[in-house]
Amino acid sequence: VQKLPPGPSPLPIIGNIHKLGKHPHKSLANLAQVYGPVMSLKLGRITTIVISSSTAAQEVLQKQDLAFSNRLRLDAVSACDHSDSSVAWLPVGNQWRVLRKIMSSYIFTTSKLDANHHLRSNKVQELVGYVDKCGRSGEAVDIGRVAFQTSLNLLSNTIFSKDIADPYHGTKAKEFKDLMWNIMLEAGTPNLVDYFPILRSFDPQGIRRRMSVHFGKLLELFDGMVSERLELKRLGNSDDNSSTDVLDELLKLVQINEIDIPLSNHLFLDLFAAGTDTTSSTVEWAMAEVLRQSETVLARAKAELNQVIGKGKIVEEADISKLTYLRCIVKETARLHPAVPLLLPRQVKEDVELCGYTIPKNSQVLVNAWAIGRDPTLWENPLSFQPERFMESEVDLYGHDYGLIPFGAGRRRCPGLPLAIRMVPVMVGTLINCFDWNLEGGIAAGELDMEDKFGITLAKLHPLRAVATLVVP
Ligand code: HEM
Repeated sequence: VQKLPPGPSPLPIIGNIHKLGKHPHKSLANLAQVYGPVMSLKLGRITTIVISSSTAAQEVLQKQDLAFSNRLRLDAVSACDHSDSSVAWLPVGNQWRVLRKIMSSYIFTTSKLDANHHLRSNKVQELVGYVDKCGRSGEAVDIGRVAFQTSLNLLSNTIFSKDIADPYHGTKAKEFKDLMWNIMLEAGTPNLVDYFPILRSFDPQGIRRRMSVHFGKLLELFDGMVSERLELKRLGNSDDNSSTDVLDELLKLVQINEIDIPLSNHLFLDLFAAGTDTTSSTVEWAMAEVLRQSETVLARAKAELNQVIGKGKIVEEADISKLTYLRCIVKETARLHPAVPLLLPRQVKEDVELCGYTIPKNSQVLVNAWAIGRDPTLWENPLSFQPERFMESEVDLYGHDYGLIPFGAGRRRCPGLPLAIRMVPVMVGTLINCFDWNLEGGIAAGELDMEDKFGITLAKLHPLRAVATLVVP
């Protein structure tokens, strides 16, 4: 007999959509208190299973990984046929496997990232220059914004060895940032088509239509980058710098016929869409938490940085392994503010047995990483920001511990993790070590508001703004 997990009773047509509200990660966590860690809802036509405990998450992400590894494709990402070539949205199959292999063996390995770290380190220097300039004129910086711009250029230098645009000035930069921003906005807006697939051809909110314009512009920009490189290579003019970047690696793979699927610019679209906002929102949350606890966490972080790399210096990627407390700050931030609170939606292709229930074919499966990170049965004082809790612990961010899964786990785990865990501590450590900070408007540290705003990524509702004073080495 089929036994669906328990859940709230659905209303006609809309089902339980009205239960989601503005903060679905929180509403679903509250519902799980009533219905349990494996719960079912009806979102329009879509049966949705929500996982809210580490034990159930381990079942889904590890023990029965294969059955739960397909994606429910959001309609927005089918714009420009993106989901047909996107590693993030393809079902598990040959094309997805090859793309994952390219990432794990040729892009995000330790040796490749070590070989191109120089492409990133002067972007961090530029960040310091920009923040210093604002500080000198007494102007507060929007930390999420500068982190977003820095993440964008860290990525674009890793991939193309060049800035996609001057990160802090000029209209081009703003245009690109707005583009990425609009993509996040459209992808994060609840779309009726995802709940009522019959509406697909109508695209009633115009989400897919607008997304096609945004994706189109980015794909064109990437085309330009690739053509420029091919031309430089043809003329024998490509410089040494670019010989370690991602584009170069991909062109080599194509040249030696190493891959049996067509490679396209959709891969770049995936990397930028998945890698910028996630990284920068984690940096913003980390800084908000650190500045809020100035007496304790900030002082300890500064002391460690001072001792290990020296006061006022930027953090290099090679320093991270020596900065234990900084790494604990990043883990604690990811526990309380996972950038993708419900991971990306999974889907089951067949009926699956899970924890004594039957998950019907084609159900959407959401894993509430946000709720699991705050589970009082797993974490002592779960709501308090205490990096110390990780000092003596083996828990890491790789998805080995199902109580802490900000990057997901199993075969669909975030492939960009090795780069993310370089970029985030480098930015956070540098902002802490190179500056003293005062919250804008004289807000006392303890009064900083920490409200969030749900989208595909979890942003801070009120941007963190603070005035920086350069620390002289
Ligand atoms: C703090 C930063 C980041 C966080 C918290 C994060 C988190 C995630 C999560 C939760 C998923 C879904 C995993 C699942 O379904 O189990 C994901 C997927 C993905 N991430 Fe990240 N990510 C980050 C940075 C990056 C970066 C820097 C890149 C690449 C440049 C990247 C590329 C991807 C891709 C391509 C996927 C799709 C993988 C697939 O579906 O097979 N991410 N990420």
